[in-house]
Amino acid sequence: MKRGFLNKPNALSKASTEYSSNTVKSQIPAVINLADQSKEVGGLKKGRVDVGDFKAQGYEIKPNDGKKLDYPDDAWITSTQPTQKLGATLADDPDGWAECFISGRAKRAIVSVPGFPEALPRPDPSRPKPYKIVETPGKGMGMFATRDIEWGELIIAERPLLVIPSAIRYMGALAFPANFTRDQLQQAQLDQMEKLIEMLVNRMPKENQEAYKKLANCHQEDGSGPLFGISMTNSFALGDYYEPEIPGYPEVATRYSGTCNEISRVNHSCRPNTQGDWDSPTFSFQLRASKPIKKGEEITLTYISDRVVEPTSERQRQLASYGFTCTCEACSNPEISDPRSNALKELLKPTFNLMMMDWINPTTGKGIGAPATSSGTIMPGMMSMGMANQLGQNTIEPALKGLKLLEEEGLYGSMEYGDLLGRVMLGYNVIALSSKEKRWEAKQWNDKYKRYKELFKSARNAKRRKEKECEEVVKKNEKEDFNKLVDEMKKKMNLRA
Ligand SMILES: C[S@@+](CC[C@H](N)C(=O)[O-])C[C@H]1O[C@@H](n2cnc3c(N)ncnc32)[C@H](O)[C@@H]1O
Repeated sequence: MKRGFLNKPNALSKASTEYSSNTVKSQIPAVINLADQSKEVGGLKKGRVDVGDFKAQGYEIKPNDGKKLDYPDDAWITSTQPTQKLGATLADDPDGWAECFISGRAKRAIVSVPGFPEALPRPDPSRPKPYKIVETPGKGMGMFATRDIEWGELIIAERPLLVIPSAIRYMGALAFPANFTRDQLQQAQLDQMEKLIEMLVNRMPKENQEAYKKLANCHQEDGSGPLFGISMTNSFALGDYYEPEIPGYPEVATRYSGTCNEISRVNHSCRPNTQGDWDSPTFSFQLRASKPIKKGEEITLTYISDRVVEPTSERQRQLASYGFTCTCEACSNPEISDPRSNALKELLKPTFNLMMMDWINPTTGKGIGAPATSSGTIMPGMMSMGMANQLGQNTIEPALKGLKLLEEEGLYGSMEYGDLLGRVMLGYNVIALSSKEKRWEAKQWNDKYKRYKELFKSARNAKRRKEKECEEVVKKNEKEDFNKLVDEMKKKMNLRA
């Protein structure tokens, strides 16, 4: 923890008037990663910590120039996205907008997305609205289907009310009393965060202010103020606009989080019936049905999308900070679900066969290269069709087992489902190269994969772009490594490199 900055008694008051004029430069990272820590197992410390005379500073509300973009990358600014004229009402833009606290870098990233700000996609107007938000016994409010909803159907697209960084990075520019303990420092940061959100909420139209304040708050006993508590309870990570990692602080989150009016009412299930993601051109979260949903059924999301295949105890640990115990089908039947989760974790590991498949030339089916094997090294072009076939079979079999388990668990919209579908598709594609009879099967799996990807069609964001870039880098590195390997082998064999 860097504490040198704590010795600057005037920094807080100076900085606090500058936030709204867009000029705060944050050179020192957040001391405590509050927003993320709140989600960690155990969460924030219980109860308010005494901080003596310390008082969080208020922020002046000043109108910003919505068109201004030439901020330093790490200046922290308040910004309405998409930009609205001063005093705009919801009638001016029925799609709504978010009050954001973002870096100069993030503002440029938001507005530079091609098409931004696209209008929100509207669910089919010829059909009745597919959901309502009502009280759910034991869960507070929840979202329910008002009619049957088809697989892949868009249920709702919604711009957030509030967007803030998932970790409190800007607070490095503030000063807190130098003699504060870690707990006091955390409390002071919570108080300061509350003030910041208060300023953002005050900028919202009345209807949005009311909607925000009515949202659930499961952080009523950990010293966080009511507005920040609401953000921690209800926010989802925006799959875009990442801040760079801070050297020396790899644990500080680089994402932004958004709190919505309606999507934030969707309760969690470890076996959800929707897939939600962020869409940058429309600046909205979008929720699609990942299973057919019957009229009257509760519409659910997972709050732990990267953990759905963990065993029950681990999932419950991850959910602890939300203050409820999940009673979904998997959590209610761990004796059935956990063995499936354990088997799935094994089947999802990257396999040697899969790695080898990546080296197969998709048009010839021959190896374009391969990593060293225990029995030697395969040279380019040396992989026979028979061998490619075998690799295909070896990949398909475990992936099909995994898919069956995921289907038994009802995890059709999960990332894991896409991963295994992709493996089966790849396996069949390779086999189809040498077997005409298998082409039909390969096509079926290609279609299934395409259909799965449809679920993510609203996810036009940097996360997806990054995934693609990563795949390309991995492929390039693999090729470079392979070329080096071939050079070495040629040298050893006294051939010209
Ligand atoms: C994002 S809010 C969801 C909407 C909330 N139920 C409401 O009344 O607005 C998250 C909070 O909802 C409740 N919740 C969500 N999923 C739940 C579940 N499966 N069982 C019980 N409570 C749940 C918890 O209190 C959690 O902190």
